Amino acid sequence: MGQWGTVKTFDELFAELTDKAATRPEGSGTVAALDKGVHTLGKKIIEEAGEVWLAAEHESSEALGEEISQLLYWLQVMMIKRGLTTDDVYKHL
Ligand SMILES: N=c1c2ncn([C@@H]3O[C@H](COP(=O)(O)OP(=O)(O)OP(=O)(O)O)[C@@H](O)[C@H]3O)c2ncn1[C@@H]1O[C@H](COP(=O)(O)O)[C@@H](O)[C@H]1O
Repeated sequence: MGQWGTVKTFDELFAELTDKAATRPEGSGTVAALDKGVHTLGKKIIEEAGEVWLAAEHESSEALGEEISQLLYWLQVMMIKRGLTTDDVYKHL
């Protein structure tokens, strides 16, 4: 259980964000972030990646897990912004 209230998998979050991007519900931070564009999303990814690094060096496993979850979220927002699906990523794993 994370700060966002419910346990979910990478695929479940991706489906939720894809739906938000399509339906654009009022008050969605994801919709606002998508509207800011690739440049802003790229900076957010770099910021969160830095926080993952710092947490890995200096913080607890719990804190590291939270930072990693945020990085995964921002990577998903970038995927959706660029029109990628999870298959476009998974095929390279
Ligand atoms: N999992 C996430 C998630 N992880 C990270 N974030 C965002 O990333 C930011 C990271 O927090 P930081 O502390 O690093 O940054 P901050 O400086 O406090 O925040 P900002 O100044 O960037 O707003 C958070 O404030 C959120 O804006 C997320 N925003 C949303 N989700 C989930 O995405 C789904 C859709 O959310 P909405 O689009 O807001 O409805 C929901 O299931 C949410 O739980």
